[in-house]
Amino acid sequence: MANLLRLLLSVAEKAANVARVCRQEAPLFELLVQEKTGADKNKKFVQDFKTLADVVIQEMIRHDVCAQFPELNGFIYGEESNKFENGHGESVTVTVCAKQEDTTALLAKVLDGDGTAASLLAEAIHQKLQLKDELAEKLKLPLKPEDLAIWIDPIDGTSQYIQGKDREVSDNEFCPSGLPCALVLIGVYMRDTGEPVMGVINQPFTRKDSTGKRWQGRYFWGVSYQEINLCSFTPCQRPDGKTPDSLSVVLSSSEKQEVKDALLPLCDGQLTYASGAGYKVLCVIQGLVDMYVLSEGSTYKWDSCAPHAILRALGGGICDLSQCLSAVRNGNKDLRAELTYNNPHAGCQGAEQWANQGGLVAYLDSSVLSRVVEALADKI
Ligand SMILES: O=P(O)(O)O[C@H]1[C@H](O)[C@@H](O)[C@H](OP(=O)(O)O)[C@@H](OP(=O)(O)O)[C@H]1O
Ligand SMILES: [Mg+2]
Ligand SMILES: [Mg+2]
Repeated sequence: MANLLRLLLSVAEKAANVARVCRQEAPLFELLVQEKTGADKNKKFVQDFKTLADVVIQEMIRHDVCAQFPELNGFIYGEESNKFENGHGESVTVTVCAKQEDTTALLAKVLDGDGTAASLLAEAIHQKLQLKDELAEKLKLPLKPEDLAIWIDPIDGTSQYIQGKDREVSDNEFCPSGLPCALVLIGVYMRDTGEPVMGVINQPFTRKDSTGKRWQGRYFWGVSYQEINLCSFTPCQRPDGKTPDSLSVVLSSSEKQEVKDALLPLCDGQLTYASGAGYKVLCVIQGLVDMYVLSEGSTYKWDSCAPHAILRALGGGICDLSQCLSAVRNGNKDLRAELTYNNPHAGCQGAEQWANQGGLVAYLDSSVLSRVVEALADKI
């Protein structure tokens, strides 16, 4: 099943190319950033182009993965719905066709006949790309495609992607907002248990090339299954191997004041904020912060599955915050209420079925998890 990882790395890179093309090619960029004003207000294609970029990426990943692994057909889920209505009120289902010209024609229909934009997108979707990753090439995995399912967040941090604030990051640099916070997330989980086993994160906008005009990205992957725990990079280690007294915690800027108040004493009065749910988990993965805490159910399975698998490969995880708080309040020391990915919430509709309703805590070190949850259980 290492073939699946290799394929996901390639499709995530293609997804990053589509994301970059939408910002780099003028006909697409204009659609992406166009404001809904005046006469254009009712033109659906303008309003929906942001979503179209997301949908196109999701459908491309689904198409490429199913072509190689037909067993995954019907088991690849994503944030977006592929049904669109264009400016003439026609309903169009966005799919990737076998031939590039057919995809162009389909996209032109969604884009109200804008052939230039449609062919630029179709070209990026049908690009043949094979990414070579030395470690992934050597990997052997005892997983079967018929046991697996996939969550895709085609672009996490869409608001940062659209706003497009240029900001480059070096290898171990924290970035509170801007294009580097927009990520492609592909997470693989076990159909029967919902356990995340493989994650690919592609950051399409990391730094500019030597011309200063084109963006270059980078990627991270991790696999955690039975005794195999492997990732694409060397985890960051503290020089003395000890957890410091003062912790660093990253939060959403919309986090509740009482949560911030409860965490401040653990963090020496200093909290950190960043955009994008996936990017905040990536900060934990990279060891840039000790933990990501979110008290609201505002993330979804597609946000957390990929980075969760990578954290598990590093010995960490993502727990349901409300379950951890209940465990502490009931005197239970075992906090490991890890998120799972296979069960929708009963009685909920649409995206809410897949919300991480109890909030979450992403961690690398379980002793840090206990300290943070105990502090929160006392105060919120
Ligand atoms: O961009 P999409 O794929 O829709 O995913 C969003 C997540 O679902 C939200 O939870 C994130 O908001 P917070 O970072 O405030 O939790 C949100 O982060 P943002 O509000 O900083 O952009 C996104 O990560
Ligand atoms: Mg998201
Ligand atoms: Mg998204």
